[in-house]
Amino acid sequence: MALVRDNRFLNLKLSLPQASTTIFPCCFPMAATTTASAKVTCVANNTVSATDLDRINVLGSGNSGTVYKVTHKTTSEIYALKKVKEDMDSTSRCQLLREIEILRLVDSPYIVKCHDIFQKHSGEVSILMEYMDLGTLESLRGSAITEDQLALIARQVLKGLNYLHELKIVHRDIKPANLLRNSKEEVKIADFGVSKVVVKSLNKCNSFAGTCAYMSPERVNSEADVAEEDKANVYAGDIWSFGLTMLEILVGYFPLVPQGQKPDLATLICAVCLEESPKAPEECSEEFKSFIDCCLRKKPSERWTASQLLNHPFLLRQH
Ligand SMILES: Nc1ncnc2c1ncn2[C@@H]1O[C@H](COP(=O)(O)OP(=O)(O)OP(=O)(O)O)[C@@H](O)[C@H]1O
Repeated sequence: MALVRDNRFLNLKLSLPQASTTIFPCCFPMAATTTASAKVTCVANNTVSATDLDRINVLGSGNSGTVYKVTHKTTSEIYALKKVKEDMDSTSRCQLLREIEILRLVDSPYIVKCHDIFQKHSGEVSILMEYMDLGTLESLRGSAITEDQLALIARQVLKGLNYLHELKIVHRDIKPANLLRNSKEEVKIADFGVSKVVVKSLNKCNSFAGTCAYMSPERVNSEADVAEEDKANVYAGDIWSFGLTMLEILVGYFPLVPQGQKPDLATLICAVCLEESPKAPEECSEEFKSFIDCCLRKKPSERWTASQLLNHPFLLRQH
């Protein structure tokens, strides 16, 4: 069984950094295809520079850095600015480069838009993103959400996943904390720190990166005797994580361990690899039960794809 090398359960808090000083031209230009829509235009068609932004407050911290709510001094437009930690080890630096590579590739209404990337002389990197005013889907856990409301969310996340998978990108860290929403009822996928563009070595995508709790059986136990067709189906890992996320939001607790219990690693590994997949509660609609079943099939090749799920009766029913 794969060894646990992951530390993403840690929630490192960083102290407020000093105000930024010199900024030199960005070393991470956005892709030509995305530039037109992704660059922030303000006065006289200039793009936003880091010195044009005022910090309002901290929105949250993750392993890779701290995210601030910022406002543009002239236009008063609000953005989220992720200031990446400076003292990164080589793994985190690698993740940052990968995240930037992916941000340059993507442009979809279902993915949090990256407007620009700044780098200072010191090497400090900041990512300017679209601001999602209602934060992550974590806040919906236990909020007595209805199936119809969940279907609206599920459809948008699946459209985002379908877009990524068509571009041969696996997200590898789908969970409530990486899905953001705003008051326009939009839900978007964020945080591409452990995502990967699939090139040739498909089964390498099953490496132990991401948040263990939401990992699919084939990723948790990557050394199991898995059929070639299942190894090649790297996108199915995102669908497992998506299914768990949807179920968690509806029932209000993490579905792989009994309600109220904190998931420790051993319990999680047993639950994912040895026990039956979690199911939607009996009182849910048949459509939702079937939807969850299609996402949480143990064999990756039997799990539905994002495009198939978009045509599942749970998402097609009249509201
Ligand atoms: N675009 C955004 N708009 C609004 N809030 C955001 C945005 N991006 C991030 N946040 C908030 O900042 C918090 C931290 O974001 P970040 O991406 O650093 O966290 P994370 O997902 O825990 O990261 P990591 O996976 O690198 O540990 C999020 O949990 C969210 O509350």
